[in-house]
Amino acid sequence: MNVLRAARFLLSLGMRIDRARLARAVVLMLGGYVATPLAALALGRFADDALAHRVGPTLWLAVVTAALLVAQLMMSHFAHLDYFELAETQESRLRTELIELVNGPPGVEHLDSPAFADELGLVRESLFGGPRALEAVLQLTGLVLQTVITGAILIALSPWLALLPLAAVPPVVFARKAQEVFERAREQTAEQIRLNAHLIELATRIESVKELRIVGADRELLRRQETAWRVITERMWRGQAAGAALRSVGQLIFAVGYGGAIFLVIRSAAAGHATIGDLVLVITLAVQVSVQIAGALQLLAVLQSAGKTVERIDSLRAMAAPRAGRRPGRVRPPEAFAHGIAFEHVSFCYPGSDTPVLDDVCLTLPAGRTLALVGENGAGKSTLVKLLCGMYTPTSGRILVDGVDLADLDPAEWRARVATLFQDFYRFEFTLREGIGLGEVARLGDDAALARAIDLARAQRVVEAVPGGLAGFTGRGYGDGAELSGGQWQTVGLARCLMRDRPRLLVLDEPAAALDAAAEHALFDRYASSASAAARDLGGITVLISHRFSTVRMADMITVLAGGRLLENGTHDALMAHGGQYAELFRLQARAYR
Ligand SMILES: Nc1ncnc2c1ncn2[C@@H]1O[C@H](COP(=O)(O)OP(=O)(O)OP(=O)(O)O)[C@@H](O)[C@H]1O
Repeated sequence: MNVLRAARFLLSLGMRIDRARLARAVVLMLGGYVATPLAALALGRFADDALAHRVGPTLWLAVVTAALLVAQLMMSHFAHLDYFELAETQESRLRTELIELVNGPPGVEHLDSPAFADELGLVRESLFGGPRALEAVLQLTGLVLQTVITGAILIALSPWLALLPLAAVPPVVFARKAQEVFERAREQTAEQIRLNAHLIELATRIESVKELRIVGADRELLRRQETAWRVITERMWRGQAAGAALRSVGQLIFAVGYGGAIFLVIRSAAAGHATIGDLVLVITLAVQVSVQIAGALQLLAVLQSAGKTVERIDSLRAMAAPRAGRRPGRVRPPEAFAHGIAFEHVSFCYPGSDTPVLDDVCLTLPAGRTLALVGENGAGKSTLVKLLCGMYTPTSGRILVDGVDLADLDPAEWRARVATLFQDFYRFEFTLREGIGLGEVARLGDDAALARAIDLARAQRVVEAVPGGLAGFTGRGYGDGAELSGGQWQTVGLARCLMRDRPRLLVLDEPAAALDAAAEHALFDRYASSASAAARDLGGITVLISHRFSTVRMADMITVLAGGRLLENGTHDALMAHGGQYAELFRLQARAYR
């Protein structure tokens, strides 16, 4: 059951964080709740003693009642001081766990799954809502204890009155059903909520707004956003309406029980079996029970949704967990390549798809060499390098690193030896120093390393263009950040990638697409001379993807991919002599530049 699941989860997490603080919060909170029915009991006796003119006991009971009422009001405030901080720590722990869940697996396959994205979105949106969930656990525990004491007092008065707390059961049951209906509606709309958020982002970000306005798609986008929003509102409204109807039925049953209890005691008092104090006691307790029920219903809703979040975190854990037989490897990758990397009949389909993006690829990347990958758009070039970097595992076949399966290598160790500039690199809106230095966190403050990377990537002009130079902010995330051009962002990305000193594998996926052909050529010329030392000493391999054949021909080996299959492979001269697709495309491009 979700409520119990949430309570168990939050209490055990609270115990792990600060056992003493949690214990103090529980004692204070329960003390406040127990005081409530005891105050009603004292009030009933007080009424009887006052009517019987027993001055001493009346005064004494007045003091006790007042003390209990003060305890009822004050103790929860003191408890709050303890659990508030605890709950904040809990939330921050869970956020950390969420980040670890997303980043824990060696690859990124799990992030490609729409189910993972939906669950992640829902968890991020509802991560326990601050200290509310732990507060709800403590309050509900207090309410349960309060109800037991209230029930015992009522039974002592008349066994029939035991039915009063029982009348509280239907509202609880119906409220649970109502919450389930609501959660189902939320799950059904998760995809539309994601779409809606994406469309709103598109309609409000400068990068997309420009393009959408030029092509006149802004109206269409708005229409789609409205449709998504309508679907969300309709489904959520239906969920809310069904929930409200179920809750009303539960409340109605309780109202009947409440009226019946008061009628019972009034009749008993009229017959002389009950005192006025008993009547005061029952009316006070009955009012308390109705407050308890209303409180319990709200708390149950909070806890049910917290429980659902716990369930979702579990399901994210399961989705991110390594598949059977696919535990992250532990073998330490070689410091220097002796032979190189070999693709052995590698095929790959993206998660959730049966279409092979790479199909039976056999390819050798000899140590110390540069390999250029060419092929039409969608041929599978970027996918191949993502597999090389360990972001995805082949669906079948193996990638061998000096004879050891890449899947058996320690993923973190492997990543530490790889430097990559992906085609879809990220624009980190930090200071320029951080945006570049992030490529090798350990050397973030190393000015010499930074200067070398900037020099290799020919990024000096970008540094000069940013107000404040390396200390200046880039991007619009900061009010005073400098917005860079597409080419400047790419240069920053390249410098970041080149921060890694002597990587064993350097992957450059169209790193200079925003530069003109001559600038790209000059860049690789300079890079090749600096990379040759690493290639010689460590057998370092460079994989380069480019559509420019003037750059591609500089590589030691060229591989042509077509529709995910290896079409041609060899040196520039060999491929030209072969007269296949490479030769044809090379001549075509050379003619265009003549
Ligand atoms: N995350 C993904 N999920 C599903 N399919 C994907 C994903 N990324 C790429 N694909 C598909 O894989 C195929 C190969 O894409 P890839 O990016 O590897 O091609 P490419 O050769 O690098 O193309 P380009 O020259 O345009 O960069 C494409 O059909 C693409 O739609």
